Amino acid sequence: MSGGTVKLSAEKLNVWIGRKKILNDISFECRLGLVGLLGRNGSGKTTLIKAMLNLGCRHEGEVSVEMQKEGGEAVRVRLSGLSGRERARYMAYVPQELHSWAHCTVLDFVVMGRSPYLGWLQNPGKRDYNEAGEVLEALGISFLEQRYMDQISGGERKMAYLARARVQKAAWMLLDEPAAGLDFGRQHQFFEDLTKCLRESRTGAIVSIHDPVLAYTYCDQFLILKDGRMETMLSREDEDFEDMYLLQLERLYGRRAVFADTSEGRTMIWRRT
Ligand SMILES: Nc1ncnc2c1ncn2[C@@H]1O[C@H](COP(=O)(O)OP(=O)(O)OP(=O)(O)O)[C@@H](O)[C@H]1O
Repeated sequence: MSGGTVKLSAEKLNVWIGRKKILNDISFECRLGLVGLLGRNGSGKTTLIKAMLNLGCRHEGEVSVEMQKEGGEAVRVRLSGLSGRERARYMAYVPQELHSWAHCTVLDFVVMGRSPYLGWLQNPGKRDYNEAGEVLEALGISFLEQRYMDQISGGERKMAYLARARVQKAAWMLLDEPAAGLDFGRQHQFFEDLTKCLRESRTGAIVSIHDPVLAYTYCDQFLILKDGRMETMLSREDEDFEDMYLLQLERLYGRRAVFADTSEGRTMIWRRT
């Protein structure tokens, strides 16, 4: 996108699945960078991500992205009025549950991320394939290019989904438990690549994440959901951030953690109960 993204916000989002109300009055405003979405199982993280993408569930409220134009002027784009194709320029999605894609190479899958920029029934061209190839290379998975989506591992498929989201060049990425199922090295590689990509492209991402240590290590802001409501939003820049983070984790999970300074830097440690 030209210019830069500034903020992603939700205003009074209420979401239902069938007759059941899942999310209540969710409002927040995220700045650029990586935003961790935390909450216990069933607290509504996936539902929130899907509602923001207008996928399936009935909802009311507004989601908007604030963009900065080249001249510095800020413009707010309300996403509810946009078609799926237009919306895809503002938001890319990496789902929690991944489909396998028979007879589709990883490269052909990743290049689908260019669809919002192609004409009706227009096939991706050489430039689109080059971009897809570059992203695969940047993620260190070029070796998967000609493999089939249904013949690679779950973790490899997850990386392919991330590559597709990056090729989409949306203002924000919404990633539902992207690190689950990745090995220890790949998990950290994943977050290092993601934070570098966000910095370079001046875009943002929301990731739902269950590991509070991973979240503490890589996220700039933290959206905390509890029983379908926004419990709080924390920022690493808050003066009392560490104390508040520990307090929220204890409230959510009933477990105490501490921060400790080690020769490798500051780290978070769980006390075994
Ligand atoms: N298809 C559905 N029909 C009815 N209720 C549903 C459906 N999908 C989810 N729910 C309910 O909505 C609530 C929120 O679910 P959601 O998947 O958003 O939680 P989550 O925070 O992403 O959970 P997890 O961490 O386990 O992935 C839960 O109470 C869940 O049981």
